[in-house]
Formats: sequence, C-alpha cells, structure tokens
Amino acid sequence: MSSFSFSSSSPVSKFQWRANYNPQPNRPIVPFTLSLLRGNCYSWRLSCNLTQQHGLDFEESVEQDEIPQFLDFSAAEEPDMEKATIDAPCTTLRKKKRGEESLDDRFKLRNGKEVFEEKAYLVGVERKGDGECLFNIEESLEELEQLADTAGLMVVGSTYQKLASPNPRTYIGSGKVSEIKSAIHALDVETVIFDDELSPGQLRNLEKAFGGDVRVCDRTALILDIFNQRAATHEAALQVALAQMEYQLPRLTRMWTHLERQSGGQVKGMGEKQIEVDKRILRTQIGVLKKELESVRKHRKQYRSRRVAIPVPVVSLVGYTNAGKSTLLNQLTGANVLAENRLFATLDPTTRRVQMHNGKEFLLTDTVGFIQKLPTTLVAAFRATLEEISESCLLVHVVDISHPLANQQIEAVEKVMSELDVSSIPNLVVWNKVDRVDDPQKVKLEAEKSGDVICISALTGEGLDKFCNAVQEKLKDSMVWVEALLPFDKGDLLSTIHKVGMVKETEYTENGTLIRAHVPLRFAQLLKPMRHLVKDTSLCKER
Ligand SMILES: Nc1nc2c(ncn2[C@@H]2O[C@H](COP(=O)(O)OP(=O)(O)OP(=O)(O)O)[C@@H](O)[C@H]2O)c(=O)[nH]1
Ligand SMILES: [Mg+2]
Repeated sequence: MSSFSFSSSSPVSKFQWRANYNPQPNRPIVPFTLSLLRGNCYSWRLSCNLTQQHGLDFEESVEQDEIPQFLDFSAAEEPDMEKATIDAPCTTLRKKKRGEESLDDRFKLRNGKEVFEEKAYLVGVERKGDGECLFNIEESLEELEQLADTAGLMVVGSTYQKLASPNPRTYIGSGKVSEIKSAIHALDVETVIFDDELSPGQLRNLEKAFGGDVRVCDRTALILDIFNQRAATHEAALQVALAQMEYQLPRLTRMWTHLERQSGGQVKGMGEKQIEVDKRILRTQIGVLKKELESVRKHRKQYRSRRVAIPVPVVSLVGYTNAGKSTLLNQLTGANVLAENRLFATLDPTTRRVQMHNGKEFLLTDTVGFIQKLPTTLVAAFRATLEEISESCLLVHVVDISHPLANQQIEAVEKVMSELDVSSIPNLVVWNKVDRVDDPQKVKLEAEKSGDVICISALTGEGLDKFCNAVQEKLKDSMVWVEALLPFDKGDLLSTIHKVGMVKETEYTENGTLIRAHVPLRFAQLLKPMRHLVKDTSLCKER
C-alpha cells in the first residue's frame, strides 16, 4: 500500500468525485480509493491509498493548486470511481463543469410540474454532548440533501459546525457565517438550507448577513415545500397551505422592505407597517382555511363512518419515509399508488381491500411516511389524516432493513407514534427490502430471534404469505370471542364472519347455525341479538 496527498483550489465535493486513473504506457490500470478530503471552499486536501501492485510506483509529487495528471476531474461521466468514498469532515463543495450549464438546463420536471432547480447549500450544527440526536450530523445532512433533491433543488455544497449551543442571533458562529458567504459567491448559491428549525430572528439575521437575494430556509420549510408540491387531494392541499401560513406568520420579513428602498429610506418604518398589514391578511386567510378544512373533514368523517359499518378490520402501514409502504400496498392489493425512490412519495392515505388465499380479508391503509426531526407543526397538521392510523385495529411498522440507519429510523418512527398517541394499538414489525441486504439469511435469523418480526420483500413478493398470516394472527388478538345463533336467513352474515373473523366451530341446529368465533369488536356488536339467542337456547359452551 502506498499513499500520497495533494491540495488544490478547485471547489469539489465528495458527491462529485469521479477520478480517473490515466493509464501510462507500461502501467496496468489499478483501482484505488480516495480516502480523505479536507478543506473549505477554496482549498482542499485529498489523500489516496493506492494498492501497490504490479510494481507500481506512485511517487509523483503534486504541486499546490495543480491537479495531478493521473487524476482527471473533468471526466465526471467515467464510472471508474463511482464508489469512491471520501470523508468530508467539515465542508463539501461540488465541482461545476464550466460553461456547461445554461438556465434552460435548470428547469426540471417534478411531479408533473416544471420547477427551476435552485442551487442550494446545506448547513448543519452538531450539538456537543447532545445525546438525544438519533442521527449524526453527516447522516442528517445526507438526508437533508435527499429532501432538497425531492424538492427539486440542486445541492452544490454543505458544511457543519460543532457547537455547545446554537448562537441565538445567527444559529451558527460568525466565522461560519463568513465561510458560507464566500461559498455563496463562489458557487452562485440561491438558497441556504439549515438542518434545524431556525427562529424568525435567526432567519432574518442570516438573510441580512448573506445579503443579496439569497433565500435562507430550514428543514421544516423544505418539508413543507415538498408537501406542497405533492399534495394531491383537496384536504392535503388545505392542510399544507395552513401549515405553511402558520409557519410563515412569525417569519414575515423581507417581502416589504422594498418600500423603504423605493422611498430612499425617507419613510422609515413603512415596510414595518406593511408587515403588520400583511400579518393581519395572513391571519384572516388562516381563519378561512381552518373553516374550509373543518368542512372537508366532516365529509371525510361521514365517509369513514360508512366504512366502519362494513366490519372489515383496518390495518395501517406506518414507517419511515421510503421504507416501502406503498410498494407493499401495491403488491398485496394491485393498487396503483405512486411508489418511488424519493422521500414523501405518499401524502394522502389510500385504503384497499386485501384478499388472502384462505378467503379472509382486511383493509390496508397506506399513510404518509415519518422522518427524524419531523416538525411538530407538521405532525399537528397531519393529525387529521393520521386519524386513519388511530382508528386501525393493527399498525404494521414497515422498516427498510437494508438501510444503514435502520435502527435510528425505527426509533424515530416510534417517537412519532408515541407523539401521536397510538402506541397502545397492537403492532407488527416487518423488515422490508430483505432482497437488498448483504446476508439475507443472517437478517432472517435475527428477525426470528427477535420474535415478533416478519421479513419480507415488497418488491419481489417474498414473505408476503407469512406476512398476511401474521396480520391475521395479530388481528385475532384484537378480536372478541362470540357465540351466536344465526337464523338460516342470515347467510350473508355467516359468510362475512368467515371473511373477517376466525371461526372455530359451526354447528347446524334446527333453529339456525351456531357459530363460535373470534370477530372484530364492531362486528360483535352487530351480532348482539343473535348472541342472546344462544343463551336462550342454552347452547352456550365453554370456550
Ligand atoms: N429492493 C427493494 N426495493 C424496494 C422494496 N420495497 C420498496 N422498494 C423501493 O423503495 C422505494 C420506496 O418505496 P415506496 O413504496 O415509495 O416507499 P414508501 O414507504 O411508500 O415511501 P413514502 O411514501 O415516501 O413514505 C421505491 O423505489 C421502491 O421500489 C423491496 O422490498 N426491495
Ligand atoms: Mg408511499
């Protein structure tokens, strides 16, 4: 093994590294790993570990600001170094290909809409001694990048800072603010996104510090933006609009500052007054939205109570975003719910009937995914949609077991579930995407050991029969034991019991069919008159 390092002034990020080994005459091509990248926007240091084989000699010395001849950064499409891993301990920047980008190229089609791909720069803070965080700062920033990508932004770089406590004025320290300002100029950044929720004051101060037309936003605003783009139903659109307005209200700042500029600063305070007017307008709009939302919810409740009249147990899929909930629903029911490798593909709940091979059935509901640092405003906004969850007989927690942060994601989901007060509903854990893990056998063994876990692949269909049986077993736990005498003209009820309940015994008597079964609670209530018949005819048996 031999290693070397060099420095350069070209901005470059770990995501954009595509290094090419430029073969020299009489030298075989040897794969090598880029192992370390340190630096800020103007200079960086790269170390490479080279497997020294075939008598290779890598003693080229590299001058400052010079890209070594055997590393060709312009050849970004070359796949040689696709898997190169580089740690970026502090700042990462993307290398742009000069003269290649036109404004037209930056209009991208997202969810059927054409959006301008703004250039974004990500900023995070790692709190020293903060044991509460499930994800470390790099993992959290990586997820933020995925969110930015889902929202249609182009991430050109990121940075983070370790702090004992955030700066009350600017969240980050003044040195970091200057560093980001330089990056903004160097990379034509249009939006700076912070990984944590910023206070209205911090937002204002940061926008002032960065100057120009740079937009500063935080994780919450970004998620709201995604939800806004994705809301497909009227209710979801209203919920998101309401959440966005409530988020904006204390943050109204820059919209009217142009009034002060236009009047040459002579009518100072004009912008301030306008902000007050604006806030009043926003408050009125919030009121209108709330009323509209209330009426939509009333309708949905009526619809749901109609569904409640059908005594089929409801099972809800919950889990981290991108875990595979919609894929599972599609696979089991043939539904055509959008399932894609993006965060928050699903916003609106979809319910479909699952028919098992043994004739049993249950309703399966797909819901909005959860995420770490899920803003409380959003949890509240989606509480109504999440009512579907709270009224289920069983919650199926879908986990992407192939994800490197599966354990942290499980914890984040459990945290949100306890916030939603649904921890008391029986639940079943499924480890999805077993087809993607390195050692499926080991994972399956682990699942078996932990008892209540089912391994599946929603994509290939592996383990789905086992999953349905486990659902059935779990549903049985939430059912009640009944003995009822069904008159012969109630044949339809009898077949429903067979579909939704677990029948233990049927006995044909001269007065009707005596049935002993576990049935959903709601159904047991429906059977009440027929349960009395059993007592009357003294056919009651010990369970
Ligand atoms: N390899 C593999 N990929 C899967 C599996 N299940 C889902 N996926 C993929 O994972 C991605 C996300 O799947 P979705 O079903 O949209 O995930 P979701 O949980 O509904 O995500 P949100 O709606 O964003 O919360 C898609 O690209 C799926 O094709 C699986 O079992 N194996
Ligand atoms: Mg989904």
